[in-house]
Amino acid sequence: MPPRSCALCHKAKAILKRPKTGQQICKECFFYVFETEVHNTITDAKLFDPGDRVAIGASGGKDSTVLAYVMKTLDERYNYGIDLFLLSIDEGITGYRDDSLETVKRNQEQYSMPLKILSYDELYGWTMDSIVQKVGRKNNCTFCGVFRRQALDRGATMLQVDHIVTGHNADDIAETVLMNIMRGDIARLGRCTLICTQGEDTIRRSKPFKYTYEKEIVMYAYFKRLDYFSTECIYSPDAYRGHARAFLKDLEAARPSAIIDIIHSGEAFEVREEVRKGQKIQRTCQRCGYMSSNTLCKACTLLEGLERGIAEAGLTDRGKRRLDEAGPAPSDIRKIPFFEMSQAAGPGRPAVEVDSEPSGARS
Ligand SMILES: Nc1ncnc2c1ncn2[C@@H]1O[C@H](COP(=O)(O)OP(=O)(O)OP(=O)(O)O)[C@@H](O)[C@H]1O
Repeated sequence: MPPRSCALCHKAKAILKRPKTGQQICKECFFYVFETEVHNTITDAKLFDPGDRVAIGASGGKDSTVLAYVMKTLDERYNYGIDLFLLSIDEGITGYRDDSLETVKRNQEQYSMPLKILSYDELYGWTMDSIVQKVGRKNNCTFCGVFRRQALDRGATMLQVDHIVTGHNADDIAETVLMNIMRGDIARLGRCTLICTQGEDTIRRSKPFKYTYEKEIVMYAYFKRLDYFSTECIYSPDAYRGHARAFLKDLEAARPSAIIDIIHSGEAFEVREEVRKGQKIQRTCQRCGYMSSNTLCKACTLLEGLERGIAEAGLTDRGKRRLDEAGPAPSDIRKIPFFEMSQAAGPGRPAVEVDSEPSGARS
């Protein structure tokens, strides 16, 4: 049989089948449709304004590496007029994050973007290695997720950016919709399909890969020969998410549009007024100033538990009771530095300290 020609340009030979649509297309058309779909997602949601300073949450993995490459490509092609930075959080996981950060440092040179690295150690006084030693492998993902979310906001404030983008892709979002339904977490279900979130006291955060399939991100990275780190975290993965992921993969195998369909279903959910009224109001943490729906934010509760040897304090009701029974926290307990949003981006702001500038790239 003669080689099939590309379903889009009808000229070149088709060398791949698009996981999202099943179309047989050539490499150049794949790059073009992949990038254009991300561009359309960005413009439909009006994610950026000219002059915006945007930090890419960079883990060195495939998603954020492709995101950095595509953001740079689109900014140049369509003149977004934005300033791009790489922001990496070093969770302190020996044999995993230290290696992936080496990849980010190379990306910083390859893409000519300044890089800021902020570690859990400097922010919380604990690395994930030391947390796992204390709490074991079972609940460590809770610590890591809560600490990372706050660390990204704090790193972004140090960089004085207007916006953080992350490499969360369509598969991640569909998984989260399923998980929130299975847990009955209506507050999160309402938020998890938003392309862009922003609280009063947080920096805009968005997901330009919201409709991008993970398999296509892997293909893009492969055909573009991008430099990324592909090892999984050495600590136990979030088991519940693992079930949602396995279920989603089965659905995708039977019907590839399942991923997008679940996202659209999530977008269409409406939370009834009486349910909305019962949800907690967002305020700020009394101890560190970060957004919180309780007196103390989750990170401060988790940190206090670690410091006082009651690690389950932020994990279970029983742990919380134990912490309450232990009495008020000693005044000299280790605290997370107070969080304040920096001045909005604009001329006349003080210079920002980054860890490294790409050689000879920016002034
Ligand atoms: N240590 C980190 N520093 C900065 N950003 C991070 C870090 N870890 C995760 N992120 C951001 O959150 C997104 C989703 O993270 P997740 O842990 O789900 O990783 P992932 O799906 O393996 O993504 P990636 O392939 O980019 O590592 C990443 O794409 C990245 O933008």
